[in-house]
Amino acid sequence: MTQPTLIDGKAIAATVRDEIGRRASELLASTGKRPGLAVVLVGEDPASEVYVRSKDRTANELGFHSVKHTLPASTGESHLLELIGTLNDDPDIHGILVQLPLPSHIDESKVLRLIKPEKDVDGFHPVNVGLLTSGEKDHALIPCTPHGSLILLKRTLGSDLSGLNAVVVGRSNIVGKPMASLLLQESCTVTVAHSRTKDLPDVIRAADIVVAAVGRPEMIRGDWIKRGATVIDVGINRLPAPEKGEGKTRLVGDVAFRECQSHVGAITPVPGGVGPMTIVMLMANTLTAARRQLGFPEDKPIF
Ligand SMILES: Nc1nc2c(c(=O)[nH]1)N[C@@H](CN(C=O)c1ccc(C(=O)N[C@@H](CCC(=O)O)C(=O)O)cc1)CN2
Repeated sequence: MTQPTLIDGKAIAATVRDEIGRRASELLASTGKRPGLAVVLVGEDPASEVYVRSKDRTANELGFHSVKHTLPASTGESHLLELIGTLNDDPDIHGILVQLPLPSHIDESKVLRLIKPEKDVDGFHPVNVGLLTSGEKDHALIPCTPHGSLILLKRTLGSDLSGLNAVVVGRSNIVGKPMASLLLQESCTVTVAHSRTKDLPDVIRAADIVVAAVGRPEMIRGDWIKRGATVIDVGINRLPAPEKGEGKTRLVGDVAFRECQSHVGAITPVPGGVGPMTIVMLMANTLTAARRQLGFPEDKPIF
């Protein structure tokens, strides 16, 4: 039995991060400016707190100017919109990220639409969505998780993905839809599958590339995936793990990892696969946004 290639997201993220650090130093030397990132967290969701801390820490480690706004869950929508307005006008802030999900009394799309497109380092503003889907991704800011997933695919399969059958399972605005757009622009034949898809196992069996982003623990079984396929598991699901001790949990993806090991070509682990790329691509977007706002756009996208 040959073992599949384990796609090491941590190691690949570290190489991307080194490149960002080098380019941020160049920017500082030529403009005297650091990329500036503002991360906004509303509420006390423990997972969101971890992600926001990690974003702030990574930005600081790269020498960025990083500001964290932590607001209580009771924050009114108008207060949040006011804060976005202030950050939009702050010349030292080049990137704004509002951690999702927001509390249910706040209209998420209203908040995301208020962020200036050039500061929208999550790539969720309709202007950036439009640029990506209309084939102008070099002028867009691209959502971090799908962009990171594409880098993992290219580092694994090489830069030419054309003609490959890709199945994206999940149609969220954060992952599924932008991932499908990116793969289409790589000339893959793309299918977006979702909860209403008929014969899902057979649809997935046709894929050379499977991107799983459904948010359901181990829903995609090993025998749904064809021999030699490449699997990108975006799912991060926390399950109880009493075997580790009382109250302990373990993380699993959307794919039954162990069932894949006998026959897939390559697969991302959870944790340590896509997750680390999400954080580092946020830093890449912040650097890109800063360069554009400071009048130093790259000739071609950094990543
Ligand atoms: N505004 C946004 N909100 C959310 C996004 C996003 O891209 N923008 N994505 C997710 C959460 N997320 C980043 O915000 C994120 C998720 C997971 C990881 C990560 O590194 N995961 C680790 C495991 C960490 C753990 O132990 O929990 C891994 O997979 O190795 C980073 C970022 C929803 N919200």
